[in-house]
Amino acid sequence: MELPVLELNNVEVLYSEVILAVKGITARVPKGQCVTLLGANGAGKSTTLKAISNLIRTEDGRVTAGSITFDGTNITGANPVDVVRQGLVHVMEGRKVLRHMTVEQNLVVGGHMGSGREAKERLDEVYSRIKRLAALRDRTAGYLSGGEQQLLVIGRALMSQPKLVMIDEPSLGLAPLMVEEVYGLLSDLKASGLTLLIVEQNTRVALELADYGYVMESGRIVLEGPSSQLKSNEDVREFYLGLTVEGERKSFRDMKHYRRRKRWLG
Ligand SMILES: Nc1ncnc2c1ncn2[C@@H]1O[C@H](COP(=O)(O)OP(=O)(O)OP(=O)(O)O)[C@@H](O)[C@H]1O
Repeated sequence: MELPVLELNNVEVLYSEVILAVKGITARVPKGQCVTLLGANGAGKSTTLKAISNLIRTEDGRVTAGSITFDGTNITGANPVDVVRQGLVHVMEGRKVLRHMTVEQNLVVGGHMGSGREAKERLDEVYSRIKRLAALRDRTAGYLSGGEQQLLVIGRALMSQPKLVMIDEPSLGLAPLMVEEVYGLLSDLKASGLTLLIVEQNTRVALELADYGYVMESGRIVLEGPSSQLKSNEDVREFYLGLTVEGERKSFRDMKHYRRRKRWLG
């Protein structure tokens, strides 16, 4: 089996010293693979990513138990800038582009590179991987479509030449064709050897790309397995793919679901 490049061992995360949002999770991301973290709103997926990058600091959160190891180094509570330097980049939810700057300025600023030769080389590499960004280089980021902004924040992450990229809800609010384009890019990046950890509510699309998935509920991992197994798991099909055995769609608030969910957690 591939060595894990990222490992979480019994990680607990607390906000404001009172809100326990992640309650002891253990997970691993093997080198070169794509792992997805699934689950409903509020399950603790974003909190988990923020705990890994330690951007959770900015929200008065911290890891109170367990450990996070990246590439053989314990990064629990590390300075977020050092985490990026080590090769782990976090693309936050909500496509936080610098709206008044051009695409190219966003890439350069995001790469913390200044404007030297190295920055130029990295820019060229990003443009060759994401052709659409090359065509948009002089456009103002705030006027791009949601999908283009998503490509931009992924491009910006690539500027620091990461080993692992964590992406929070890349498909959120995008039209189906754009979801396809963004996931096409992620698939290319994976094929080129990049390790990915993706948080998604769009279970179907995430399980198509991912090798392995974890399902979170109320701060805990309630289910995990290879994507192929999760896709055929009855609970996943019902809750997250919206399918029953007969293939008919069901409401999330369905009583039967509720009972099953309680069983799942119990
Ligand atoms: N800054 C914060 N301060 C306090 N509590 C928070 C904060 N951010 C999130 N939480 C709480 O932590 C829990 C997990 O939230 P989190 O955002 O990680 O869930 P999620 O699975 O990523 O859902 P979503 O898809 O809505 O982002 C929720 O109960 C949420 O209310």
